[in-house]
Amino acid sequence: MIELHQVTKRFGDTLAVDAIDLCINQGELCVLVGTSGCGKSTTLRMINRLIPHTSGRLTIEGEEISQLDEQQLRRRIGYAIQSTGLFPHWPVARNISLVPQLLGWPEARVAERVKELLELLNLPFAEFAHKYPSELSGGQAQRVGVARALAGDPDILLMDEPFGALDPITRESLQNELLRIQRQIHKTLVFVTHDMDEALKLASQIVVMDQGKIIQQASPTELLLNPANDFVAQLLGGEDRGLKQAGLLRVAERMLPISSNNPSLDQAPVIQLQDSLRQALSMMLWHQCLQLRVYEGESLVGYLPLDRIIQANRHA
Ligand SMILES: Nc1ncnc2c1ncn2[C@@H]1O[C@H](COP(=O)(O)OP(=O)(O)OP(=O)(O)O)[C@@H](O)[C@H]1O
Repeated sequence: MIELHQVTKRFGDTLAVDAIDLCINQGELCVLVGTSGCGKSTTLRMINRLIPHTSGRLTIEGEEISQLDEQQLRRRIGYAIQSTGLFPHWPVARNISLVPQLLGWPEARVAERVKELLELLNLPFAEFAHKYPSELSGGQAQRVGVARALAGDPDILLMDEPFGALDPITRESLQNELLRIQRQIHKTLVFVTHDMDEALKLASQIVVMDQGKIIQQASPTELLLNPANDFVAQLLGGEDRGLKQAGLLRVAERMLPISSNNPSLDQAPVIQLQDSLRQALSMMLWHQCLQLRVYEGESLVGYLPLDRIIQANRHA
């Protein structure tokens, strides 16, 4: 668990982070979001002591980080950034093996780890291990950056706008990969972005910051349902909020059981149980219909009328 109690950071006269309290549980994917200059990156970098905090208490598993050996602390924390920070004259495998080598792992274990991570990040070893960073696309370089951050098997992974420079399609595919990886490795992730859609998609907890303060900490659904103030509501996209919320809720949560007196259902298009209400809405608009049949794999399990989607956005 990472805990911040009244943590403050001053750069001269600038109060970058203003007495924040924050608790990030083990296995959480916590996303810090807010407008430029609100203190997100500073907060992130205080966690691995790249920036020392000016005052307050910042603990990892109950230990105040300013009391810990700096090297030991960094071993427990992976760090991935937008520009990847890969060494340009080293091939991919050597870039990834840097931290395990610094940790003194035996050579065979380091080689095994590099293979394992390339596989985890969907980069075939034979194709990528010997390439140089200049021979990679932006998305591939970013995957290598994430692999490198995970190499020493840290408990915590800090990510500072890691997908910020990528085109929307690559970005979305890397977001999906991150969610898949997190389901597998279950680390504590702290992720910085200024993109609320990215935050809503990835986070188990969202921390909204403004002018060095935390304005709200909540799950994506709680945030969409109860934004703390107008600033948060604006960040959530004003009237687009309903659609964003429909993107988070699953068909399974709003469908109804099949009823025998619904003959028009036979003609209705099919959606899967795990799809989002936003996908359902989009399908209804496309097919100009008011209900969908809901399938789980090959089996019909229920139906979803339009009014259940509209109600979902009021009462979810
Ligand atoms: N090394 C530094 N020296 C002086 N001021 C700094 C330093 N680093 C950050 N600041 C200031 O602290 C404040 C918070 O910066 P920070 O980088 O944490 O914001 P951010 O929310 O991550 O912004 P962005 O999304 O633009 O990266 C800003 O006013 C910034 O100018």
